[in-house]
Amino acid sequence: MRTIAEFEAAARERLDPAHYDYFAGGAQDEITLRENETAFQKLRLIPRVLRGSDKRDLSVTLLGTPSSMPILVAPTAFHRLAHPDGELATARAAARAGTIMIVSMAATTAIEDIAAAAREVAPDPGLWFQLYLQPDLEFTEAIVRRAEAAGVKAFVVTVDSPVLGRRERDDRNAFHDLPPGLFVENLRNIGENRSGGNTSHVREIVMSAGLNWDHIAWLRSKTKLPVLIKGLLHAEDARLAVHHGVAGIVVSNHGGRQLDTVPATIDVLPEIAAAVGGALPVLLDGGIRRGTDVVKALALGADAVGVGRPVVWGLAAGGREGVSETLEMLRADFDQALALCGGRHPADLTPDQVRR
Ligand SMILES: Cc1cc2nc3c(=O)[nH]c(=O)nc-3n(C[C@H](O)[C@H](O)[C@H](O)COP(=O)(O)O)c2cc1C
Ligand SMILES: O=C(O)C(=O)c1ccccc1
Repeated sequence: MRTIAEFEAAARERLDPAHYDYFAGGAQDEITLRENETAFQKLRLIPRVLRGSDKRDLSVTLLGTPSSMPILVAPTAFHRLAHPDGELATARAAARAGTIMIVSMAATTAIEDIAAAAREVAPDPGLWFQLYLQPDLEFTEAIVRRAEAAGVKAFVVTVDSPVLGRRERDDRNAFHDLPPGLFVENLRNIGENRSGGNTSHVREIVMSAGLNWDHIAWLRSKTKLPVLIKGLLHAEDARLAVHHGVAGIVVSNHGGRQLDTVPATIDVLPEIAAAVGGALPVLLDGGIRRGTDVVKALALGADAVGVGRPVVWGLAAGGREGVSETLEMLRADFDQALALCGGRHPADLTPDQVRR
């Protein structure tokens, strides 16, 4: 396999069409979904010359978690729909690559098992945990405790989902439940008391439109781990994130799956990076498919990027090996683009190297 697009084609051949649609699809007319990729394609790079190095160092440290490259595994749900080994395969591949995996709260494998699998490969894997804060805070706290006990190093609160986006492909395919035997394992044991343990429904996770900054303060009071916010697009919200003591932000439109017609993340990154002014790490996800996309995001102010669908395609196409290949392909592609831009380290890239 040579490109992410080839991995996607291989994944598509293997997957149940309804499951492929779930992974690939976006909200409504999928305008944002497409724009995430085309916005990168519209940007032009201006390389610097005569200041490179034979050896690049791609490593970064994000909120205390070292990563061998500034390319992270974004949280995506239901990996066992993509491959029987599911999140275990993804976690082993991420640990082998030495990069951070943000485990989805909607994983089909328990966080304890994911952490154990990662530890088979690396002694101190970089696992972060994504949370949808549930209106029942006691219930949310129980999940936080489980994730902490499993050894995660940060929490990433997704804030772009006050309600779930309308994915018309899922409606068309009537994809609303996980197949028999698959469960949202991180809600299972705790959820039994609450809802009879039926955690195979795709919408079992409660999206809470009532969330506000006080809930973020509440979470910060409940954990010593860094708390990031994922899914903001407005510069004022980035300023508020700094004001409210959030540890980091992820500029994200949920891969075009929530509100359709929001801009591509790369197009709002400059104003958000300016609003934050280096006060905290800025991550970005959405549409990263090439090393040049990573270069553009870092040049415009991101400290690292996340990849969602590419990891799912690798997983569906080849399990753990497929995810490893995907991550190594992105690493090599980024390393080459960085070298061609005259950089030795991710931090060498600057906004003047990107042009519309
Ligand atoms: C199939 C799928 C499931 C996702 N599940 C979650 C999730 O459970 N939690 C979350 O915060 N984001 C979720 N996301 C959004 C991703 O974290 C990320 O923002 C997005 O995939 C980035 O875009 P990309 O797929 O173009 O890389 C999901 C995305 C996809 C494609
Ligand atoms: O599909 C998604 O994008 C997603 O974030 C999600 C939300 C709730 C349950 C499962 C997945």
